[in-house]
Amino acid sequence: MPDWGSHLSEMRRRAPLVHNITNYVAMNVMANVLLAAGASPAMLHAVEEAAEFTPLAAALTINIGTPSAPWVEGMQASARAAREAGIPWVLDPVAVGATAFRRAAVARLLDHAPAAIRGNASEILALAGMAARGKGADSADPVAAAEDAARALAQRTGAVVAVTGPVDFVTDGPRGWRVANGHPTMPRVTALGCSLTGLVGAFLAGAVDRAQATVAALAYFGLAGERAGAVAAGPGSFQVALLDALAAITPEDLAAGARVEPA
Ligand SMILES: Nc1ncnc2c1ncn2[C@@H]1O[C@H](COP(=O)(O)OP(=O)(O)O)[C@@H](O)[C@H]1O
Ligand SMILES: Cc1ncsc1CCOP(=O)(O)O
Ligand SMILES: [Mg+2]
Repeated sequence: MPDWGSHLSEMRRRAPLVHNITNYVAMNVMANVLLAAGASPAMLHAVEEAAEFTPLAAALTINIGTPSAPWVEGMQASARAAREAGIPWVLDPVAVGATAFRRAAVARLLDHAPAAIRGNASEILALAGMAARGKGADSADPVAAAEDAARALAQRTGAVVAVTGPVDFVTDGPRGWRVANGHPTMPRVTALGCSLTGLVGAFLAGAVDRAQATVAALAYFGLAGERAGAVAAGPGSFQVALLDALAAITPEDLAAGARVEPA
C-alpha cells in the first residue's frame, strides 16, 4: 500500500503556490484551507492578468461555481498557459449539468488537458454525458453510480478523475481507489469540495504519480473532516475545527489514518 503520508510531506516541503480561479462563495475558505495545509494560495481571475500569472504558480485550479463571460475567458487563457508551461491544473465542474453556459465553458476547458477533474457524483455523471440528478452545486447521485462514468472520462481526457461523496472514488482509467475518510457534516459546509480541489492542485505540484497524489489529498482532507467532526458542535464550528485539523495532521497521522482500498 503506498505511503499516503509521503505526499503530504512532499507537498509541505514544496509549499506550492497554487493559482485558483474560483467562485465568490469559496474564495476565502479555499485560501484558508490551502494555507492551513501548508500551501500558498493566490486567487486571481481577471482576463487581463490571469494567464500572465499562471506560469508563476506550481499548479492551477479552475472552478466554474460563479462564472461569467469575462471569467470564462480568463479561465481558458490560464488553462492554455498552464498546459504550455507544463503546470498541472485541476477542473472543478460545479453544477456543470445545470446550464448550457456551464457545459459550453467546460467543453472548451477540456481542450486544455486538465491533470485532474474533481467533482461530486452528479457533476461527473453530467460531464460524462450521462443522466444526472444534481441539485445546483449539490449531488443527488451516489458515488457508485458515477464510477464507470469516471473511468470513461479519465480514458477520454487523460485526466485523473475524483468523484467525491461519502466514499470517494479516484481513477486514472485503468487504476481505481476508494477513499472512505470523511464526515457527514462536510456536505453541510459550503465550498469544502471547492477547497478540496485546491488541495488536489497543491498535491499535484511536482507529483510523479498524479493519481496517487490525488488519493492522498482526498484522504488527508477526509481525515481532517473526521477530526473536526469529533470536536465540532455543528457546521459553524466544524469549518474552524477543519482548518485546525488540516494544520495539525502530520504525514505519520495520514499514513496511519488514511482509509484507502484499491477499486
Ligand atoms: N456524506 C458524507 N460523509 C463523509 N464525507 C463526505 C460526505 N459527503 C461529502 N463528503 C466529503 O466532503 C468533501 C467534499 O465533497 P463533496 O461534498 O462531494 O463535494 P462538493 O462540495 O463539490 O459537492 C470530500 O472530502 C468528501 O469526501
Ligand atoms: C453554493 C455555491 N453556488 C455557486 S458556487 C457554490 C459553492 C459550491 O461549493 P462546493 O461545490 O464545494 O459545495
Ligand atoms: Mg462542488
